[in-house]
Amino acid sequence: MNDREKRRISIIGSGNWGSAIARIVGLNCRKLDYMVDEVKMWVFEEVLEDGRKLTDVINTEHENVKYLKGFKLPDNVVAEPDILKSTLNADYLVFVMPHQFLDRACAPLKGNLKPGAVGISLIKGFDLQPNGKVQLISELISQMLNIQVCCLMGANLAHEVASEKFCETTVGVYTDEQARIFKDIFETDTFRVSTVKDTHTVEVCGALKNIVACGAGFVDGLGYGDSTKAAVIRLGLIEMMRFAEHFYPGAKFTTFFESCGIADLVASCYGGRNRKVSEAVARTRKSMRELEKEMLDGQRLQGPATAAEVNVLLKERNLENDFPLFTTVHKICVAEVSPTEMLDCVLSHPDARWLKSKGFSLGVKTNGSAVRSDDA
Ligand SMILES: NC(=O)C1=CN([C@@H]2O[C@H](COP(=O)(O)OP(=O)(O)OC[C@H]3O[C@@H](n4cnc5c(N)ncnc54)[C@H](O)[C@@H]3O)[C@@H](O)[C@H]2O)C=CC1
Ligand SMILES: O=C(CO)COP(=O)(O)O
Repeated sequence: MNDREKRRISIIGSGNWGSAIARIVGLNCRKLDYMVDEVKMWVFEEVLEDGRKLTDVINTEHENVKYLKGFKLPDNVVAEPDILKSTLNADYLVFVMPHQFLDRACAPLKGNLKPGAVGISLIKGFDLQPNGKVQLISELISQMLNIQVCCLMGANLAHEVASEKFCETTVGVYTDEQARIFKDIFETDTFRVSTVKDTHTVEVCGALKNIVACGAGFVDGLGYGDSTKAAVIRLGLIEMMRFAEHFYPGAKFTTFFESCGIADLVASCYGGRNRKVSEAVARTRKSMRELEKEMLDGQRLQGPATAAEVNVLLKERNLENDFPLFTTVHKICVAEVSPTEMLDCVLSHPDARWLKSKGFSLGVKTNGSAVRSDDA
């Protein structure tokens, strides 16, 4: 195959996760005979403390020294500050940036993509339009750029993926062809890709788990133990499932047991940035934004913004009381209530009613009798 017949992929974003995934995509594109070796990566240009441009540093040292220090990028990954140049002739577009910036950053791409291009979003969060409409990030990209958009979400802490510690991930697709291509492009021996045709649920899981991770951080910061955090995780998972059922009818129960569901929730509630900064909020009572700036050196949290977006939706439908954990996390993030409210929320959470109404059993039933006294 000559280069003109081969397909091209571009990465739009170059933060902590963007850089970790660029390593994988770069290495895989070199091996795949139907892909062009070169992978352009759009970089939001910035000047480092020593006066050098980040794109120059990436293209000479092959390392994103600001957002993924200590990990070399393959030299076929080329940093490009012009978003139009970075996506020229791309057949596949990987969207990976904090969701707060997406709208503005991608505006120049409108009407300027290769016909038939397919996107894949690695972005966790929702989009809140000025008119109050809340939508999935893949829907925003799809409407803005008129392309089909898949998603990749999972228990994938960027530094662990970059360190080649084993991870699983879930790719939500619409077609068998997309499943095959994205598995080729993203899978490695230490990064296992599963594909499902339940794209919206995959994305909803990825967005919502960041709210729960903030809740986990608050109870950590209040000095509670792993068992309390496990309660937050359990209740959070139930709210995630109820949210998907309510707002995305047809969501498959099994998708919550893919990496994008329970696994990402657990990984984030133990190892993620949302948890870490939220813990500091509960300990110091400084604001979320202040601590984000102090602790993350330009990396951005998605949990507080997602909690605010979800709250708009819940308020509008008068559902705040049905999602007490999401609601409490939002109120703590905006300093409307104290982090101590997190524990009150856990203590008074009405979760079991919903599980029972679905016919799910919390205990193992043998010979028709329940092992849990409240499971009658
Ligand atoms: N970091 C992680 O471990 C993981 C992150 N994700 C998700 O991936 C998405 C991207 O996260 P990261 O790559 O970690 O980003 P990040 O948290 O490292 O954010 C920094 C990035 O934002 C860019 N940026 C700053 N100001 C900007 C502006 N005005 N316009 C456009 N870009 C700007 C910076 O240039 C940098 O590339 C998020 O939705 C996150 O939830 C998903 C899995 C793992
Ligand atoms: O999404 C993540 C892991 O899959 C990373 O979570 P944080 O943004 O909280 O670090």
